[in-house]
Amino acid sequence: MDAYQSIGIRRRLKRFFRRDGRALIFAMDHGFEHGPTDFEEHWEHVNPRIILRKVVRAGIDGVMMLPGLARMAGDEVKPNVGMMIKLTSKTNLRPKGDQLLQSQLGFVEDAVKLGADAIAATVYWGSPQEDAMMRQFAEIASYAHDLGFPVVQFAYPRGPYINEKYGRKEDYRVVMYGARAAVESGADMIKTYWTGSRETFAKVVDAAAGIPVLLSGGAKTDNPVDFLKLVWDVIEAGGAGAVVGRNIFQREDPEPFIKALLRVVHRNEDPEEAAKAEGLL
Ligand SMILES: O=C(COP(=O)(O)O)[C@@H](O)[C@H](O)[C@H](O)COP(=O)(O)O
Repeated sequence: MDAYQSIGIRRRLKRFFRRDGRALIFAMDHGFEHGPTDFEEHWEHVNPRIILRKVVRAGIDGVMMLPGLARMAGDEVKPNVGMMIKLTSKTNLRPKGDQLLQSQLGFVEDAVKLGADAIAATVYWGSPQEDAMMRQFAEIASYAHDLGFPVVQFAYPRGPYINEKYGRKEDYRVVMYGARAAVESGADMIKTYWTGSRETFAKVVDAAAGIPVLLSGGAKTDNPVDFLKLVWDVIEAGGAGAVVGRNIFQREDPEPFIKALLRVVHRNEDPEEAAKAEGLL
């Protein structure tokens, strides 16, 4: 049984990672987690079919969605693109005191039926509701692993004590702690924050002890090259790639931008050269 499970996990991870061990994944849970206003800059991208068609055409390695969008538009995700379905979330509408908790909005069986290659869930390490999120992650991971599915943890340290102790959640010691907690709780892939420098991000990668660490994209940069440089730093630090939402769907023409990102992630191309090659400069 164990051998079957681990072969399943390894095979499915390969649907995201190329032979270089790196991946560029498109994130589209913002309509739920941030609200549809995130799409207002390029409103046509609120339609999952339109933006998914563009990212798949550009050569993205994987996509991440909540179950509802996968049900509606998952057939846009071609078989050579990994599909990650995230089973926890929260809206920005809930009261402030509950913002440090993600709730389960789908089940492992749903994700499997939708054709997922990996199952994702968030843990806000340091949250007053950390205990509930740990249990939720453990339940999801245990069942997904039983079925041979890899589990991705969005390891986001967030909580009042962090701010008191370290000042800011982006302090590398905090991000590194979250990544290590993700590993020790059974994650097969980790998505986390940038720490501000290659040297500190390399420590996060070390703490993950071989479990791939991907950058969580963040707000759109006005200059596309600035984001390419950030992803370049992640790769140089030993990161395994990036999970990117706004920097893709908030651009008018995401395709050349994705192609430039792929050059940086998979060909180690200099960000300016990659941008020039794709006509961004
Ligand atoms: O993790 C999320 C939210 O994080 P947040 O609470 O905004 O820090 C997701 O909604 C996104 O998938 C993730 O942030 C990646 O998308 P971008 O940050 O690149 O838009």
